[in-house]
Amino acid sequence: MAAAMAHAVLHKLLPYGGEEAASPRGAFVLLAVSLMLLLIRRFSTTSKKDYDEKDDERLLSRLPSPPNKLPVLGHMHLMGPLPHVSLAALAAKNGPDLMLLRLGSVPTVVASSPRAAEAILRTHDHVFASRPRSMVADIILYGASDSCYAPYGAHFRKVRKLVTLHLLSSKKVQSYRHDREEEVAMVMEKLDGAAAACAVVDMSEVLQSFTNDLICRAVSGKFFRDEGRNKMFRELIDANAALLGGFNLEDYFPKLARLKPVRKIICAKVIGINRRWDQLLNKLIADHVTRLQLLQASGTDDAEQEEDSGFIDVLLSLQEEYGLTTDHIKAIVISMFEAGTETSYLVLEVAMAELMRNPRVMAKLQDEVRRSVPKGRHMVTEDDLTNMRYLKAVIKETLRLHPPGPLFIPHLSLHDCEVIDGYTIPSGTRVIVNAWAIGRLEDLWENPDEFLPERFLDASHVGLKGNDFCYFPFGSGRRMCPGIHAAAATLGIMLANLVYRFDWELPTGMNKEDVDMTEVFGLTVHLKEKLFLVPKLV
Ligand code: HEM
Repeated sequence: MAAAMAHAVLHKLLPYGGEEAASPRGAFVLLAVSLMLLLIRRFSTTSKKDYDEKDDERLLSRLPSPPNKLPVLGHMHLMGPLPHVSLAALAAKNGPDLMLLRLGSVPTVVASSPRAAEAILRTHDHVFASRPRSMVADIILYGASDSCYAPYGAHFRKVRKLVTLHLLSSKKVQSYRHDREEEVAMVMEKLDGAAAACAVVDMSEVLQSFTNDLICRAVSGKFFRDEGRNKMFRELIDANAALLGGFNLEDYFPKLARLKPVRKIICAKVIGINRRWDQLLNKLIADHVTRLQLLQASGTDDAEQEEDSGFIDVLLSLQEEYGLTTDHIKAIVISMFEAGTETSYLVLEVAMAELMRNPRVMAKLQDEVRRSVPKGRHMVTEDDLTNMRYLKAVIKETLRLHPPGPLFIPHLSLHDCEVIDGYTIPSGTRVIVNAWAIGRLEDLWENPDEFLPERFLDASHVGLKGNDFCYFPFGSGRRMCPGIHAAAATLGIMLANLVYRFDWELPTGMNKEDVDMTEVFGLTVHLKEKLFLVPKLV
């Protein structure tokens, strides 16, 4: 098993797969695995001279922890392909509130209950508001100077303020309302064509393009729409997700990853991706500066300028006030792309999959949406959504069962902190909140594995805003998702229109039981198989 894990490491580092064990390449892999294990052992068993480290170890060793820890790998061999599921099962047996895992040489504390999550994200939020340092994020996000991966401190607070006040506030999200409606209308038009031709539609593709186009428009404004560039952004977002969410040696064996030759291998690919982002964003920012200058020279007033302004214009206009470098602007834009595209697309895709598996829920939702829209109207508008209680419940239930980031982004403690039951988490510890596990706890949810939106009709106090630690799909506290308003608006308007305009069928020969809900873990969790559906005009 140790060799298997080391092979996984190599699999990430070397440019070929693992099927070739019998070939000369396979022999090389085996040799490399052995060397790797030796190196890993050498660097993970370095004696601890530092007293602080001993103190930390003493505090950590009091936390409940699963048995069967291996030398070097720690508990890594207990992780299956879906870590959030493995962690939930381990927590149920070994630490339902808090549990310590040794992932390689890195101690990681996992919170898997509402009271543990509340301790981390609310009571001691100020202590756990940082992020672990990541070599990949440092390169891709210009020294992790964005708002997702920045360590807690003055720069983070400044960027967070800018993002929440000027890019993603509820007022700003409202101002993009017509853009959203226009983008939805374009998708509906495509689907009209498919419905007329009785064609099978790749919904995964349709929904991913939609969220990608929407975020491109939010970032650079309608004026800069360019299909080719949007596609390039999508490729780069996928590349980032693979790098940030993949198995990264440095997350588990940081000392080893700091070795120059190892570091060089890890960084090579990341630097390549960063260069592509850099070229694309430099050009886009330069275009925006030129356009702004032209508008100013032509005497266009501020209101007119603002009408078609995207995130880049806003960031440029605030550059001086917030003391931002161009690299900071690029980092913020990249994290908006990354955080904004995948999450919303995955939720829409999985919501449609659940609706196809649950025709009763689909019929009830269609009934609500169709009753709420005045007769003869072609599309649902955002005004129509206000009273759609069942639609909101469907979205909440989708996020409970399928949070796109089931383990959130790891937090890091800034000081030693006594959290619950006398357990103290030392400074500098990586902390994971398993929101997926909490969403499926039998003590909290009746029939937790079933898709039952009704449970949220009776519990309308359970919202999206992270006030209740039984349910907090956007997190809570200082690192809570700032995109909550944008996400809620996007999910609502798209889902409502999909079920309003069309009846949906599965491709010939498929039954509802055949909709494959198998997931794949990464930066976000997505369905393994694409979702193909047939739209029928109502
Ligand atoms: C259904 C859609 C979405 C869900 C479920 C979601 C959920 C989350 C969660 C759970 C976190 C991490 C909280 C933590 O680490 O404690 C997060 C962080 C973040 N999200 Fe979202 N998100 C969504 C959409 C968006 C959108 C549309 C944007 C922006 C356009 C966005 C921007 C961010 C940013 C910038 C962070 C990092 C915040 C920080 O570290 O301070 N998210 N999101």
